[in-house]
This record gives sequence, structure tokens and C-alpha cells, in this order.
Amino acid sequence: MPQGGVDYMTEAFDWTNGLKARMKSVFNIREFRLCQEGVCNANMDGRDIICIMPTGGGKSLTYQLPALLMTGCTLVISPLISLMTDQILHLREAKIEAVMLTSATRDSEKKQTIERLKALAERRSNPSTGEIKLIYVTPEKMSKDKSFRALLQKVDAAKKLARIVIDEAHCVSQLGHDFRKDYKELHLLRKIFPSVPIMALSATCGARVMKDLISILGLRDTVSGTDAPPQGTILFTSPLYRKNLHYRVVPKPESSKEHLEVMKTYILENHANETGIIYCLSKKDTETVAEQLREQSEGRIKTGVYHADVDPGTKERLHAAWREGKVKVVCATIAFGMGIDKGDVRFVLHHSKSLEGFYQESGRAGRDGKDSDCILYYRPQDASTMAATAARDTEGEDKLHAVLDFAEDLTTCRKVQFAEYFSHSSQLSVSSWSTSETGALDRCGHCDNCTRPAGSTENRDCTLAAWQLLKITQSVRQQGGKLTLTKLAALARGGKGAYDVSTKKGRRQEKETFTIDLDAVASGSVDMSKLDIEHLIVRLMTKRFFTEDYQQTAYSMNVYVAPGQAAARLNHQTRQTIEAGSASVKYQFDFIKPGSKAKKSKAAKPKTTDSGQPSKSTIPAKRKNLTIDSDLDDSPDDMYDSNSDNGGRTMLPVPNIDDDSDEGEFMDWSYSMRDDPKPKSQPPLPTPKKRLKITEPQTSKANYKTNKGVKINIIQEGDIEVVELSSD
Ligand SMILES: Nc1ncnc2c1ncn2[C@@H]1O[C@H](COP(=O)(O)OP(=O)(O)OP(=O)(O)O)[C@@H](O)[C@H]1O
Repeated sequence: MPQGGVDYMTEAFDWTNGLKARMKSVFNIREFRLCQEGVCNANMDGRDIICIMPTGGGKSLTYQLPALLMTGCTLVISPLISLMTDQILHLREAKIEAVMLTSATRDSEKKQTIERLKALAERRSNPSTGEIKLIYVTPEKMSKDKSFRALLQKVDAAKKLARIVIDEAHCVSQLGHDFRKDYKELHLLRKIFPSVPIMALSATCGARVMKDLISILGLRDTVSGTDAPPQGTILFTSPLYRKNLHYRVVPKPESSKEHLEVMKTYILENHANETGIIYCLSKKDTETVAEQLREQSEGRIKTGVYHADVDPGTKERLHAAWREGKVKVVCATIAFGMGIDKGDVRFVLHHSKSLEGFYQESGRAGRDGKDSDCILYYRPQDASTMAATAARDTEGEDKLHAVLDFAEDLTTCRKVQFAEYFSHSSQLSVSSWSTSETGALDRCGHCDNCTRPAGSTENRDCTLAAWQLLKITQSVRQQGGKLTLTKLAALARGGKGAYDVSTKKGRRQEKETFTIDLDAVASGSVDMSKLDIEHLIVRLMTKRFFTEDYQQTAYSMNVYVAPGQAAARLNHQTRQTIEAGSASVKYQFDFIKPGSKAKKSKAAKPKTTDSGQPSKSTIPAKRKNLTIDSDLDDSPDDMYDSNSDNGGRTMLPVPNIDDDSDEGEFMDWSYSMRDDPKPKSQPPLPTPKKRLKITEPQTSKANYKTNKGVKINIIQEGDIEVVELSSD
């Protein structure tokens, strides 16, 4: 074996020919890509390895292929049952002896696997089953099952444990965004298997997280894979940018009905009979979206549903149907997809969440290297729903502002935005986004912002509008009122100009309606469309001119707009100073010009070949023009019912905590894509037998009594939760 200064990327080794032959015969892959060859070589050489490759980059091959050539079995620790199931299906198709042990594994299979491991430990061979080459387990299994660990130690003592692979290894670190406590227990591995090489795999692992990971797993410091000394953990990294993925932010319609129509049209016109994933925000939404897309397309869109509550048998059948192309579009929560290996996913549709989520989920598209769309549906009102979710996360505000900045940005290349964001949030080097062809901060040339037609946006000075919005907000708050983003936008445009203030009179909650004199308060109404004002408020929020004011009620987290730290800079100005251009601050933003149309983005994409290389021809444009109409100004000013008894507030749903986790599956917040609930009443006290429809997605049913003696009975009526109030 070469000693010191080994170049795992380019040198030829004893195993090189065997490795390549197996790659072709078993995996049907002709060429290594990215750093795969180096990782396989370091793997064959028994080194500890950290490998950072983008989602869909081909990490699995780097341990599965060497596993076939090495003696004994490779243990893979992986967080998702769905991921393992998918891997096992693939491996078995390729006639590789692969097994998994999870809570979903049938008892008979578990027993058989344990027997086979015992046979390995005792060096007994069983010609009918063959030697296990890969065994997949969850981190929970490793941390909690002592007898399993003891059995693995016996396998190791028999020199039959070839390697330990930790997939999604960034979950080890509390500094990362996906920390899982069972991963932390993996520090045991080096202690109980001191001589078994460890390989840590991840798609997003910044410097801080990597340092933590090295220390927790007991690895040596990292060394380069192109000049590797005999000691040290070999670090391999690949560019995180995948040029066949075309990112776009698409305006989301007001109602979920219209949104479904938009998705249906998009799929039928651009990806008829192609494979895609729609990430929904709750388990219920996955079912609704799947059913309605199927119905509205008259069966042309073949949908399936995946979330943590779907039983294992149904999941398995869905996987099989998806792989066989009987199901084309999977409507899923985040429980689906991490590691799902289907090459021809042509589109992934998302709802506003986090940038990490958007990047990771997008990674499930285009694994075969061909052009694929990653679409984020967004409207400014989402900011309120997302803020309600972010309120529960310590880093929530930064993440919220990052995704809002991303969605509101009409000019910066999406690739550059990702590079800048991840270099700050995860300390991933900006250079991780450069490729052999383009630098990290070069524009990709094919995202929505790169293909936006010249002249379709305009940069407007919004200083006066910002000042007016501030004055309106301050005036309403001085009266004890609070405004949501939509209500502020509606008020600022004039119209009825009324808002409600709730006050407590003794034991009673009373509501008073105030009118606002915009001439007196803000020297006039804001001269912009309602949608543009909403966009402006979101942008002013991320610039801290406004801030989120949270109010938790029994049913929901309400988010209001309040003056932020930066507002002071504009507070003392007057309309005259701003109009004269002598204000000390200036707020300028880009807006879509009214009537502008988005370019046919597919036509503008550099067409990529199977290997992901750009080809000379361009793709014929088959998608319809998408009109981005900034002047959606047809909503009546009294849309926000000032006579409603809640002061016109939009009651934002408490995000459904859709604990969409299988054993070992990630959990995340999710919130409904159903229509924002109409303004509705707070329960008045105490009113005999009053029925009040609550449209926010409550998941639990309950019966309880308030300390005022009001009985609250929450019942389910079809899709809607009904709250019955009655007094004793
Ligand atoms: N060298 C290659 N050439 C062509 N296809 C490849 C190559 N290597 C892997 N693939 C294919 O790329 C797809 C993605 O691979 P894989 O699932 O290993 O990605 P991954 O890096 O593990 O992604 P994730 O982070 O999402 O788990 C698979 O379909 C795989 O067969």
C-alpha cells in the first residue's frame, strides 16, 4: 500500500479494475462522478472518511460499491426508514445481500437477520442466504439496543465488520439544523469498534458542524484526499451546485382552490406523465392535494400520498408503484424523500418554509442529471404563517428573514443566494458552490432571476410609502389596535379605513371600531397596489424597519406588524423632507412591472445531457407563459370585514405540529396550505350555546371548561373543527 501522500483521486490501485467492473455490472454506472472514485479508493484502503456531496450527488455508491469487494458486512446508520427501504429495494434488485433492522421490520425478518449476523460472527456460511454485505439500521437502534451492539462486536471480532457508514452525519451536531439526540450517542462507535473504519456522509455540513462531528465521532483531524498522509480522516467535498436544477419562485394564488388549479396546469403543461414530488405542509394536505389533482385532471395526474401515518405496507406499495411509474406525483410531507433514489424526478413543488428545506427537498429532483424544476410557491401573506412557526425556533427569525429575502428577491441569481446564505448559516465555504465551469458567485443563467426579461422589473423609491406605513401602524397601536400584514396593506390604500380594537371591560371583552384619517395620520394613502404594499411590508420586516409582534391565543399564534429597530431612523421625517429627497434614509426595492410576463424559463435553460453537461441545443419551450401580475388589485377594500367582531385580524393558525416522523424520521413543523382562515370571532364570554366555526387546522379534539365556567367542546365536522361554547 502506498505510504503518505496518496492521491486517492487519480492513482491506480490493486482494486481499481475490479471496482470499475463491479460498478458497471452491478450498478450499471459507467463513470464515477464528482469525488466518487477518490472516496471509493479511500474506502477500500480502510480510511476514516468524511464526504460532503450535494443531495443526489451519488454518495451511496461510495460505500455500496466498496462493500461488495470487501470481506464482511458494512453497517449503515441512516435516519429514515423510507430512505432505507428505498436503498434496500435497489440493492436487492441488483442482487446484493442487503438487510435492514428497524421498528418497521417484520419479526420473522428480524429473526432471520439476527441469525445471519450470528453466522457471520461464527464464520459459518449459509449457501441458501449468502453473506450479508450491507446492513441498514437507525441511530436509535444503535444507541438503544445493547444486545444488537454486542452481536456486532462479535461480528467485528470475527473480522467481518468491514466499515461503519453514518449517513446524514451532520445530525450528530447540536450546532447543525437537524440535530438528533440518538445521533449524538454514536460517539460509542469508536469506543466499541476501535479498529472499524468510519465514514460520515452529508450534503450540508459547514465548518462548525464538521469540527463538532469530528470530535463527537472520535475521528482524527481531516487531511486531503489528493495528498493523504497515513494518519487522518480523509475529507472529500464536491460542489454543492447542481446545474440541472432550475430554481424558481412562483407567485402563489390567494386561495388553495386556485393554487391547486395552478399546480394542475403547471404539471399537465410542463410535465405530463413525468415524475414529481409535491411537498405539502401537513399530512391532511397531502391527501387533499393528491385527491384533488387526480380528480381535477380526470386521472391524468397519477398521485400518491406519503406521510408518517401511512402504514408501512402502504408505504412499501407506494414506493414500488412510484418506481414502476404507476404513481407519478407523490404528495408528501418531509417524511418522504431524504435519500429517495429515483433518477427521473422532473419537478419538485414546495411551499414557503426554510431555505435549508427548499435546498434539500429540491435535491430530490434531477438525480439523473437531466433538467428539472424546483419551484417555491410564495405570496407575501405567507410571511405571517411562517413567522408563527418561526416563533418556536431559537434561530427562527434569522431563518424566516432569509427565506423571505430569497422569495422577495427579483434580481439575484438563486445559486448565488444559496452560496451566500449557506456560507453564513452553515459556514459552508462559498467555494463549495463553484464548479469546474463557473465560480460560486457567477450567475447560473437559468433560474427565474437570471431569465427574467430585461425591463420586467422596476426599482422604486419606497421611502415615502415606508414612512406612511409606519405612521399608520403607530397611530393604530396608539389606540390599542394591532394590524396584521394584510390589514395594514388594506388600510394603507384607503377605502373604508376602519379597524377594531378589543378592550376588556371588567370580565367582558369589548370591541370598538375606529376609523383612520389617512390624510391626518400619513398625509394620504399609499399609492401602490395592495399586493405591492404586502411585498413592501415583508421587505421592510427583513430590514427590521418593522418587526413581528406575536400574540398567542388558545387557538392560534397571531402575528402583527409593529415598528422595528430601524423605524426610528424614519420616524422624525416629514412627507416634505422625504419628497425633497433630504431624508436620511432611503428604501428602494424592485417590483414586477404591472403586466410583465415571466420569460419561458425552460427555453432559457442550458440543456443538460445525461451526465449533467450543458449541450449545445436548447430545450424547446413547451411551457406556457406564466403571468406575474403585480397589479392583482381587484380585491375590494372591504375584504377585511371591519364589522367582524375580531377587529379585522387574520387569525393565523397555530402551525400544525405534524409530528411526521417514523421511528428515526426527522420531525419538522408543518402548517396547512389550506386557505388562510377567514377572520373569526374570539369566543365571547359567556354566551349560551353559541356555535363558532374555527377553520384553522386543529388536530386534537377536546372538551374543557374555562375558569369563567364556559364549556368548550371541540368537535370535528368533516374538514372543519367546530367549537361549541356553552355556559353552565
Ligand atoms: N457516477 C454516476 N453516474 C450516474 N449516475 C450516478 C452515479 N453515481 C450515482 N448515480 C445515481 O445518482 C442518483 C443519486 O445517488 P444517491 O442516492 O447516492 O445520492 P445521494 O448523494 O446519496 O443523495 P442524498 O443526499 O439525497 O441521499 C442515483 O440514482 C444513483 O444511481
